[in-house]
Amino acid sequence: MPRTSGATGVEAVRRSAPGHCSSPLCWMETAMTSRLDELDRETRIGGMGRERDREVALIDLTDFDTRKAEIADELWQAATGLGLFQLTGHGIPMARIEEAFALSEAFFALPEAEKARMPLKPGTNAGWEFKSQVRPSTGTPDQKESYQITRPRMDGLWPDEAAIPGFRNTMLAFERANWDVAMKVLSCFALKMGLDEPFFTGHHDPASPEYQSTLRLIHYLPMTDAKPGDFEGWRAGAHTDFDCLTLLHQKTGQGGLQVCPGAEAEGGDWTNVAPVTGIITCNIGDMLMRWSDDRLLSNPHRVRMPRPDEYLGPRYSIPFFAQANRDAILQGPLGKYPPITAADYIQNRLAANFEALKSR
Ligand SMILES: O=C(O)CCC(=O)C(=O)O
Ligand SMILES: [Fe+2]
Repeated sequence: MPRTSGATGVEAVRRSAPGHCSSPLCWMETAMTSRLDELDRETRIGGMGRERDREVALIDLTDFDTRKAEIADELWQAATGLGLFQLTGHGIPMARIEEAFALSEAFFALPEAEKARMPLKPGTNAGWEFKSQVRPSTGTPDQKESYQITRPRMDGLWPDEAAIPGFRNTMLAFERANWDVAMKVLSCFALKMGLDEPFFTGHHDPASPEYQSTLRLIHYLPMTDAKPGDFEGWRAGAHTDFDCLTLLHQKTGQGGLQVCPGAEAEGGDWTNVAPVTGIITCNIGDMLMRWSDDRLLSNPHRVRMPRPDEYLGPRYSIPFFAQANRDAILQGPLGKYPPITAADYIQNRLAANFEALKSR
């Protein structure tokens, strides 16, 4: 399996840019230190916009091995359009999803002092944070708390087994189950892009110390005793994801997720994405958009606040972010973007979102 990608892409860019440093490291440094296009885009998509119905594709993965070509066509069509689609027949049993949600609720119900023993440290994507994510689009903190599980970085960051029996093992198994589904979907994209089918799987190798995919538990705060001003702002401000592919578990009745095609997001029409327990909502992330030379679309999405006449309780969601291993070099065959390692790419994006944590 390939350990790094884009070597030919690096060569192509070096050759096409006379006068620049010829070392790939030098090129990557340039990409790392110059401001990412994605960050500029995020600063322009924070407006309220309007709502508009669009079809969200529902794709059935049943009999994946025998139906792969047909499924790959459906995935490709959705991923090059709205950039967001939903999956059934993905093989994660409903009971496992409900169990993960129950344990997530138990985690967030722990006393604050307990959770504070497992803090998200800047740049690590592991641990607990409370209202510290400020999206470049809005400049205001998301109204949520979250706990990130990035397997190689969890030392000291698990709750006591006695406090939530089974939490650690269940979450690790759930993370792996999501990885399996993500790799199936990514193998279809590899097929359509003319790459080896296991190309992306090799770059998300869980056995590598460079692994950096993340399972995130999210608790959006309930609107208890809310005053009119509390309905302003965002549960999660508009953004694109940093990863290759996101698999999002939502709960029936706990809505608010909206997506907008990238080209329209700067004043745009946002589409509600139905929350149904058991159906996985997927979106393309910026890493894969780069890796596909912008063919697969990482589109802006957000979670709006409830309106006063809607369900005002908490919202729980669980995204799994398939983030290429740290040593992967992100660059598509056309070399549309300069090469950058997945480690530098994620660091750059985390720094822009969790500035507040640095000063604590
Ligand atoms: O909670 C949701 O529905 C979306 C979360 C999300 O977009 C994210 O964490 O990147
Ligand atoms: Fe997201």
